[in-house]
Amino acid sequence: MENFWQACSAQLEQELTPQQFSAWIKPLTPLDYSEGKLRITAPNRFKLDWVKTQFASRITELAIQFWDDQIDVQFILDPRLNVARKPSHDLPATVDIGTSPDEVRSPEEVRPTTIIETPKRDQSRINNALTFDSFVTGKANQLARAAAIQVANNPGVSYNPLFLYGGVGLGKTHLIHAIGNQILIDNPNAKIRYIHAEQYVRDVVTAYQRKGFDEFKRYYHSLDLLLIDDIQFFAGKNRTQEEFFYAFEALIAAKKQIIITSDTYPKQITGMDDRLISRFDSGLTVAIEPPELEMRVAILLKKAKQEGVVFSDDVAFFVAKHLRSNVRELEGALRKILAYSRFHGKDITIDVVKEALKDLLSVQNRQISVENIQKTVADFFNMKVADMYSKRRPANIARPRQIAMYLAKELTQKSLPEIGELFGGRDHTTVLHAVRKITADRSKNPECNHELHVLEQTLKG
Ligand SMILES: Nc1ncnc2c1ncn2[C@@H]1O[C@H](COP(=O)(O)OP(=O)(O)OP(=O)(O)O)[C@@H](O)[C@H]1O
Repeated sequence: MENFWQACSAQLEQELTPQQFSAWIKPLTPLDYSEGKLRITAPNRFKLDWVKTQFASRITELAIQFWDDQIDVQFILDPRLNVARKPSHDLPATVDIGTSPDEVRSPEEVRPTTIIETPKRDQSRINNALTFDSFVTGKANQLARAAAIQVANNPGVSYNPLFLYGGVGLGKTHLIHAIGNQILIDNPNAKIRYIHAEQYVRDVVTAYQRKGFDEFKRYYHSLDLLLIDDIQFFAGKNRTQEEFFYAFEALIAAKKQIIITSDTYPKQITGMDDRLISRFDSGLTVAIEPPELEMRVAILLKKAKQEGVVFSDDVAFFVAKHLRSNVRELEGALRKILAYSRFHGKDITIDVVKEALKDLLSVQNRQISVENIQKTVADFFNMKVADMYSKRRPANIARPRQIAMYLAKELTQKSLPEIGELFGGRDHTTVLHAVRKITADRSKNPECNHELHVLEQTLKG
């Protein structure tokens, strides 16, 4: 058991950030192992719950690899440690603010009262690893990046608010931290705050409970830069929206910069007050799209290099061709590949990648089939699936069919003739025409782009 824990800890140390490792893995202790059952203790309920949701499956995976057998890994509270500790130790160690919901939050994130302090770099919650330099640019995000740089160079002047939207894991959070970092370099005394919308809602609730709205307002209204992530979480939260409205008006009037991200464009956010929606759209609204193949390859090569590993182009292309949805998924795949190759002492080849990612690849292959695309597109446009194969050509059928062909080319490995065959035996030139037409429409027409974006997100689950 001790040997396993040593190997497992060493492995997780490679895969996680130092902060994550010391906050969540270091405090764990293996308790006992017998008959395929391994028990690991955590020092408090908070860590226990977090480890169970975030790391249990990876630790189980490593245990199965280590013993080459089915292992039941159980996480339990260590009663001895629990009694010995004072309650304040129940909070996690201080770590960088998460760049995604997957990442750990600092203790202040759990205790909203501490926000009322001078926000120098620490209090700004800006993650200094997320910079423009570490952000890979491609067609999918070049507009958003250009806007972000413009805002970082002229905060409060050029585009206010800057509203960035796009699907999960596409780099919205990264980009807004990059703006924060840039502004802090130019002006280290700038009063900056990055906050996830869920945390803002919790802060409003705390202010409400403590009758502390004056303090809350004083703090938010005095910022130079407010970065608010995933604003769709405000949906249906009227008091939060009202408070945010006041903060918004105060900051814009004082020419202080506001940057907002969301999973969709302003008018599409449901449960949001109209006056807020119209204000979101009053500066510049830019989309971040899912990365195209070349960009996915560039991201993989860059991130592998950051890990000190050289990926061959073949391997990077293989991974990028199979994992198309978002950058977070690419990062996860890269971590798995590195862990697998280190654990088994194997070089990174396409075969090793196939083995390391076999679960992920089989899910991808299962999810995105041409049939699945035809059904999803037909449902979306409220038409019969049979019309995907029929010879009928009215515009209300022909266009969704072209969209389905385009998605089949984008999201599956099928060739043009194979796709034509699956669309009622059409010629490959018909498919090519559809792909070109929808590609052109997408680049010119934001509504078309949005429809496709929604369909892609639906198909990728
Ligand atoms: N263009 C990029 N170059 C380098 N890394 C990127 C890029 N885009 C995203 N990432 C990385 O991918 C991960 C996910 O990105 P991020 O958290 O910014 O996504 P998001 O759009 O905010 O997603 P969500 O809506 O789920 O919060 C992060 O680790 C981020 O650094």
